[in-house]
Amino acid sequence: MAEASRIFQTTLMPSLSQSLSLRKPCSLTIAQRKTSPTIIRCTISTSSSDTAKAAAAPQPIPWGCEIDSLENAASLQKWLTDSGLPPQKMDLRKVDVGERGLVANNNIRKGEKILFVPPSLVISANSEWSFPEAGEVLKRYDVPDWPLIATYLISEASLMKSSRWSNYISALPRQPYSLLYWTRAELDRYLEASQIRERAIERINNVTGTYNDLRDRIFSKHPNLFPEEVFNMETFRWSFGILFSRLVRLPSLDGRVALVPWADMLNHSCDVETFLDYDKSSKGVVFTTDRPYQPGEQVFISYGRKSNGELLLSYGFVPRQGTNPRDSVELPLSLKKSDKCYQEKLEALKKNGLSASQCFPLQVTGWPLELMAYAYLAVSPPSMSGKFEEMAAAASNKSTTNKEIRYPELEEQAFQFILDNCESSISKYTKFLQASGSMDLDITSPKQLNRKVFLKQLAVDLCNSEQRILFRAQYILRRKLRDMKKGELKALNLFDSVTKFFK
Ligand SMILES: C[S@@+](CC[C@H](N)C(=O)[O-])C[C@H]1O[C@@H](n2cnc3c(N)ncnc32)[C@H](O)[C@@H]1O
Repeated sequence: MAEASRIFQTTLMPSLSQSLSLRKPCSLTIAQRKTSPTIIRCTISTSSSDTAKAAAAPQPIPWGCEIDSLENAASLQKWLTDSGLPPQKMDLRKVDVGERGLVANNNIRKGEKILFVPPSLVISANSEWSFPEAGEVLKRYDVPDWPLIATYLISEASLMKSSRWSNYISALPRQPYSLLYWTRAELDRYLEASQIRERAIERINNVTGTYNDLRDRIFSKHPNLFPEEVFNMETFRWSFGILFSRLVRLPSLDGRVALVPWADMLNHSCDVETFLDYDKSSKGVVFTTDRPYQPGEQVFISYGRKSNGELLLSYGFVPRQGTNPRDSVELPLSLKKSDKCYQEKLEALKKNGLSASQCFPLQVTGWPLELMAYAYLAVSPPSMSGKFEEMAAAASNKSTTNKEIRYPELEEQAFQFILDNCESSISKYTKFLQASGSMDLDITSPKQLNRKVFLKQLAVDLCNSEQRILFRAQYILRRKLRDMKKGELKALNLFDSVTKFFK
């Protein structure tokens, strides 16, 4: 659980587009939980041996709707209004970006506060359970907010019309778009070149670990409250998919996380610098527009300063090439096993919480000081062993001075080291992009084809954007190295003429 909760610290978490929503609801049986209103049980089986099968082929969830439909939008809007949502300057519509979104129905000024979703319409760790016994048990076990809200959502969803959140849950996507819904084979095939593949595997393992932990520690001991037909790997994949793509961190409420119906219909734009938060004066969740909107225009917020890979990971979409100023790519660097000082360097790295292989983010605008420090360490000769500790600390951002460390005598080698690593990453992307043209010819069913074409397109978009950053870094590094070599040549020529002069 501790391992799982590490990843659940992300803010608003997202998902993707059409062709993933290919599933029909699974067959249902009606059962009764002791003292509960009618509960609908999903017949998906997730005994531990079935978990692996379920991970390979996600099963349908019996609630929610298709994200590309406005099926439940009108009842959501009506229920929100009846439940205290004040009149809005936006309507829920079909949109070009994000499938459904909020569209201005009035002129909206720049700097205007909008939304005002009251706390009674917000789902948080403190929300009242329709089935209070289940909530009390989780609280007794001190379940952290993320898994608690995930379980709450499943519990409320399974109660269908008996839950007060029924209109909200019916309007949630039946299959949220996120890498949680990619199979291992799809991740390996489409994201081979990108480090996002590792992040997705880690996240899937965390979700699986969290579910297994809850099942073993709590659900199995209270089968009446948490029947496996309802609380299983498949329903947890769904609820975590919803949380990754919709949960909001509210800085004014000490960073507490919450699902905010209505606000979570806002799509992301990389151009926008405005975030959701709780407003103490109006006592509601709001955001302040950073631009004016005219009636008919889609209104956007920012899901945070995330790279394209992070947006794909949580929200299942990749912004158009070149439109995300926060875009970055993880560059993997490693110590060479053949390095005479491999062990000493590794020790220094370990002391600072790093390992022999580390990833650092490259942006179009440059790279972090930590990356340069790691490169110095990787190329430094045995004679500089006294500096290994300082370099490792700077690479881990634990350096006490926090100042840029510089070793002019190692600079050229360090740049060459970064360049070599960039070029090796570039070639992985090139290989994938070239191969992507001929992929997927082995598909028999049209449904499968839609899904594969869609996932492949996302992967191609991500790889193009990540490779573009690497190309930029390659260009800068080559120029730097050329200038350094020219400088060295000049110095050498100068030295030559000075020696000649003294002859
Ligand atoms: C918080 S929800 C926003 C509402 C969502 N469009 C819906 O219909 O439920 C986040 C999801 O919206 C979609 N989305 C948001 N911003 C997007 C964008 N700029 N491009 C494509 N899809 C986007 C993604 O599917 C994402 O997982």
